[in-house]
Parts: sequence; C-alpha cells; structure tokens
Amino acid sequence: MTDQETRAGFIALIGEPNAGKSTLLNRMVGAKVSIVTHKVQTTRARIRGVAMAGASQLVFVDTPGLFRPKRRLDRAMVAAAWTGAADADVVVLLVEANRGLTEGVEAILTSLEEKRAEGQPVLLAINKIDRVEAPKLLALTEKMNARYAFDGTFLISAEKGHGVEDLRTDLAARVPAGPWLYPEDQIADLPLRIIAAEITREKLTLRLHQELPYQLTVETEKWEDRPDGSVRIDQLIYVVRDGHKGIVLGKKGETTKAVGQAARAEMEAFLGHRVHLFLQVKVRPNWLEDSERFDAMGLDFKDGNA
Ligand SMILES: Nc1nc2c(ncn2[C@@H]2O[C@H](COP(=O)(O)OP(=O)(O)OP(=O)(O)O)[C@@H](O)[C@H]2O)c(=O)[nH]1
Repeated sequence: MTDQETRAGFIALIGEPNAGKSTLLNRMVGAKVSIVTHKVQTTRARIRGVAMAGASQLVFVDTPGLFRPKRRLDRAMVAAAWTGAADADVVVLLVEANRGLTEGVEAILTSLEEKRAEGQPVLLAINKIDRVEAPKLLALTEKMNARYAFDGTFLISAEKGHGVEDLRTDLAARVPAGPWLYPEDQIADLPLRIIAAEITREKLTLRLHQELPYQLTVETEKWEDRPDGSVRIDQLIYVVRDGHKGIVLGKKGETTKAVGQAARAEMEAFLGHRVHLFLQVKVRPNWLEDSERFDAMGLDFKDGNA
C-alpha cells in the first residue's frame, strides 16, 4: 500500500465520566486497552490506542481529566482537558442516551464552542442506545443537534457493538491522507509499550532525583509475549550526552540495575505476568530534533516531563 492510499489521524474521544469511552475504545482498538484503562491515572501516556479501519489508521488520544475524571466535571477541568483534544483531527463527543444533555455535556459543548480549531470536525455519538426507546433517541438527537452543529450523529451501543462500524468508517474517511503513524505490528501492544516506558522513567526519576538528566527518554523497543505466559520487554534509555550515560548507569551499572528491578516488579504487578526486562542506555544527541516523533509516541516533552 502506498502512502497516497493510506490515511492516518488523531481522534479525541471526549465525554462525561461513565459515558462509555473505554468500552468504545476497547471495541475499536482491542481488549488490551482495558488493562491500560485501570492504570491511566498514573501514566502520562497520551495515546490510548490505535485502530485500523481499512487503509486508515485511527490514533485515539487521551484528553486528561475529561477522559476519565472521577470528580465532578467543572469548567476548569473541561478547559484543561480540551488541550488534549485541540490537536486532534476529529473530536468525538460521547453522550449517554439515557442521560442526554446534562450539565456536564453542556459544559463540554461550551468549551467546544470556545476552543474548537477552525474546521475541526466534531461528531456526536449517542451511546447506550440499547437502554432507551426509539422516540426518546430521536428527540435527543434533535435536541443535541439544535444545541450544537455536529458534523455527524451516530447512534451506538459500545457494549453491544451497534453502530460502531459506521462510526469507524466515518472516522476512517475523515482523517487526512498520509502515511501511517505506527507500524502495524506494534499496534496491539502500543498502549502497553508506552506504559512500560513510563514505569521505567518513573523509577529513574525516583532513583536519580535532581541528578536525572533533563533530556532523557525511555522507549520500549521490543515486546515479546512468550509461550510460558511471561513477557520479554526490551527498553532503551536515551540520553543526550556521554556524561549522562554514566549517571543513569551508576557505578558498575548499579543504578540501572536497581531501576530495572523496581520497574520489572511494577510491570509484573500491572500485567499479571512474569516480566523479563532488559534496559540499555544509549546516547542520542539529536533527540530534540526528533521531538515530533516522541510526541507521536505519546511522551509529553513539552510539559517538561522528560
Ligand atoms: N447498556 C450499555 N452499557 C454500556 C454501553 N457502553 C458502556 N456501557 C457501560 O457503561 C459503564 C461505563 O463505561 P466506561 O466505558 O467505563 O465509561 P468511561 O466513559 O470510560 O468512564 P470513565 O472511565 O469514568 O470516564 C460501564 O459499566 C459499561 O459497561 C452500552 O452501549 N450499553
């Protein structure tokens, strides 16, 4: 398949807590995302999952706060969450059929009106249609569209799967033409790869404190599910200077070893499998020029996290 034929883009899935975002993602992306969902509070990962739809690659991005807030949704939170959606090629607002146009949904719509990028499509997905009668559904569709000029409305049941294919097909056509952002063979494990990298980075931070080189990043290079149920994870810790390499390795490699042990323990607890973790420290002086690539990997450098 040539790049002319392929499409790829970022989709922000937004909605009130409990709207069914995780369920929808799982249906589009695959079961592994659900494992991730329980962990998301502690990770800075911004990519929730990648779905293929014909020749289109759909990359679902996290919208911190709005995506999974357990607290009451207020305007400040919605505004903060919106930053995650601002770069998306398409925004999908998920609304519960049985709850309708709530205060929370109203707050999201106000935020959309204020912050939406020029020409950025916003789709409405009314979820849990298995719970309401058709006339109520019709009334809600009308009410929502009177309130906001959505670029499309989809009636879905994320749980049962109704309407999800239509939404996926529509998204596939809306993302821009261009090469895929992720190799196809990495897609299934991508959220896990990102989380595993975040775990290692967190352990490095705990271990090194202020010594931690500012320009440091962790990438999961290989993820291999083994027949015995264990996982082999190979990660690269990139630093920009030779001197930094020494700091990360520590005397006789003891820092990396301790970091590896702590990271492995957490990965095992998280995955529920035995993990064989291999860490390598490499110097990559020009990684700043590569920052777009890291951005695409879901690692947020702009906020100074790395
Ligand atoms: N009946 C019905 N229930 C659904 C449907 N989709 C999701 N649910 C249920 O709604 C609840 C919330 O779904 P989640 O996918 O966790 O919602 P969420 O938006 O990710 O929630 P937060 O993580 O709190 O933001 C779960 O109990 C789902 O099983 C649907 O189409 N029909």
